Amino acid sequence: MTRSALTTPPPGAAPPEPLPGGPAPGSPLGPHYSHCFGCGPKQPTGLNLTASTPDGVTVTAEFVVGGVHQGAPGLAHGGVLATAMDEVIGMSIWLLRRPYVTGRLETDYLRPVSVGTTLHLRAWCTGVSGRKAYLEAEGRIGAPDGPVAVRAAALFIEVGMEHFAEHGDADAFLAEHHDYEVNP
Ligand SMILES: CCCCCCCC/C=C\CCCCCCCC(=O)SCCNC(=O)CCNC(=O)[C@H](O)C(C)(C)COP(=O)(O)OP(=O)(O)OC[C@H]1O[C@@H](n2cnc3c(N)ncnc32)[C@H](O)[C@@H]1OP(=O)(O)O
Repeated sequence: MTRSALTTPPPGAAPPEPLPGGPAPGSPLGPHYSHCFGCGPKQPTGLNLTASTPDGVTVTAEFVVGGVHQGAPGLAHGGVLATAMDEVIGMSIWLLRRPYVTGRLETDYLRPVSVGTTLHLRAWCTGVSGRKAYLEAEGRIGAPDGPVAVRAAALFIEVGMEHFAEHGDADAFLAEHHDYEVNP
């Protein structure tokens, strides 16, 4: 991954251990919002990712690339693949147990991804420093150990829950409010 200094954890920023009360290894990680373009089950034109954590510190998900995700004929759009990276990384909020938003997302495209491919996604945190969480992700073709098609590195910034109520749809927020101090 050719990550920049902005997405590289500073010295001393250790990756998190599984947090007490966090999702147990093997647990599914629910959507953070039902209409989310990445993970919302009520978003028919979205990616409909369903995620889980094998170990309490890593997120895994599968993304089936469909016709609605094309850029070039028969090939996934790069922006859609970046969305998949953003989403699988964003699912780490369940493991960090705090609300974060994407500050910076860097993506490497290594192989074209055909429509019909199942991309096996994986994300992990490389360090937390104050409000900043440094995360990486990859998407592999066809199998968890298949060829890597996409890699990403990201800087996520912790925000207060008021970020979503102030800048987004406060009613929708209240209807689906998540308390990050409890299990998802
Ligand atoms: C409606 C119902 C909802 C129900 C559920 C609610 C709970 C949901 C919970 C969780 C959802 C998770 C969703 C996952 C989905 C995938 C993730 C996304 O796509 S998120 C959307 C895209 N991202 C944004 O829209 C951010 C827009 N940007 C901002 O709002 C601000 O810029 C923000 C919050 C990121 C930072 O603003 P500041 O004013 O709070 O803080 P400052 O001082 O600017 O930054 C803090 C530190 O971070 C660095 N920083 C910030 N942005 C950076 C950047 N782009 N590159 C490098 N450094 C950056 C700064 O240099 C600063 O560093 P120094 O403390 O000085 O060392």
